Amino acid sequence: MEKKTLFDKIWDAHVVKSVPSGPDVFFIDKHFIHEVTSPVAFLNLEKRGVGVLHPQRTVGTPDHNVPTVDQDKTIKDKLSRMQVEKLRENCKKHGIELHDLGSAHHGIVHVIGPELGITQPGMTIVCGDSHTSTHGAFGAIAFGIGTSEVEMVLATQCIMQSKAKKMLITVDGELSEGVTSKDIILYIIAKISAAGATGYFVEYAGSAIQSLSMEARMTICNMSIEMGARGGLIAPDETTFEYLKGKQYSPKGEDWDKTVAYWKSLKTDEGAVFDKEYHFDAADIEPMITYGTNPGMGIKVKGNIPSTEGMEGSNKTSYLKSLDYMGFAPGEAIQGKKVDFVFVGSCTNGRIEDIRSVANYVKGKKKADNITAWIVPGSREVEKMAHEEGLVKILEDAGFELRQPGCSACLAMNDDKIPSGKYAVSTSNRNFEGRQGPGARTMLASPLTVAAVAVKGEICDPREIF
Ligand SMILES: CC(C)[C@H](C(=O)O)[C@@H](O)C(=O)O
Ligand code: SF4
Repeated sequence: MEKKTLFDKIWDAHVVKSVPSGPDVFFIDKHFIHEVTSPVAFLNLEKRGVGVLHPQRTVGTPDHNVPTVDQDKTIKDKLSRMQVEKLRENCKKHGIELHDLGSAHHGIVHVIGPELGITQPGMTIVCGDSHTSTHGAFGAIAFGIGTSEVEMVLATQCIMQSKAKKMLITVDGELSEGVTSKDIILYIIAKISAAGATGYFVEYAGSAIQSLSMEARMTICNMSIEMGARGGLIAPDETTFEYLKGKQYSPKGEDWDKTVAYWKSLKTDEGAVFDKEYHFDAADIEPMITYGTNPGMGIKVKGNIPSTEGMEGSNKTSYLKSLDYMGFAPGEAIQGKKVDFVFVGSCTNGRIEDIRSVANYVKGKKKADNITAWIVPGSREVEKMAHEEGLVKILEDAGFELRQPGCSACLAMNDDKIPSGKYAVSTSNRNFEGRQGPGARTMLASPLTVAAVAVKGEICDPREIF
């Protein structure tokens, strides 16, 4: 019998029509929508006089443009207000479930999907958003699509897709104290580069991956896109089933048992072939941080910014341009660099375990005077738990400012911006020029590293307690 990878199994189960030498017609189980990439899709449907085929397979939430204060009031910014209002109108008109601002399950689309149990193993999931890869942590084929494809999925529940090549990344061994899943993925991207997985769909495996919680797995799959991959996925296991049990949209009773039996079949067959494989040892991974303007420009917190040795021509020019933007010089240590802002949040690291890890570190301590510290829960559910567990009190006592759920300072589409020239150590996933505001300088790291930086006021190793 043909040996299949997990990706093949889910893919094959969703091909509606295979077109020789063309893309497959591919069925989509779940479709998430947000206010940025859906309005034009709905508008075009309207123009064509076409409706939404399966409204119950689509779920919406406003997240990118929303303010993170006074969410109960009218949104001040006109464009943001219009986008959110359009999302509301479109969902209402087509009978699509919307988790609106202020409602119990409002939040970043990639945080609320798993939280509600909408995201499940074996599914195909799309959203007009590149970080849809997050949902792959459940053993699903999940990927971002463009606005014209959003329109296609709304109208037909299908999409035209060519099958990606398959990559296996194995991380074996035990992670050292203070090393988190964010460090694993920053390490992998630094090793294979921000373009290293272009054209591939990645499966993550190995004992270090299996030992991670669902939330930590989501952080890894979330950033698959930052190495160019179409998406990333992890085979479901007991950790996955345990996470999903009892969630609002998870199967119940007899259905649960039947479904789990199916989910257990969702793994790569022994001997299945990948187009490319990488193996890493967990023992080599240390707390990581980025120093440049793409997520592949990462080093150990204890390391030095690479020198220009061996670089030539345009590579060297663009490297120096990137360092110039960051205000760094080749070869220097990153530890000890002064920081102005810390941001804990986003669909990469805005979940409850992330907030717990920061609160645990800063408990009884104070943030440094030079730091503005923002903590932005990924959802209302996370916010609620953070209050109930006393984490908000700990964080506020340490000088952190709690804001309401949304994408916030992950990208400069709302009011939460890092001022030009300022340094932010951020738990988000992108450090492109201007990502957190025009001229803002972003360094990506784990929530634990961010906590240590907040206390020390400069880049430091979270394994030391300040
Ligand atoms: C605005 C949206 C389309 C975008 C994405 O696709 O990822 C955003 O979420 C991001 O993280 O840059
Ligand atoms: S939190 Fe950031 S990465 Fe995630 S969807 Fe929002 S803008 Fe994109």
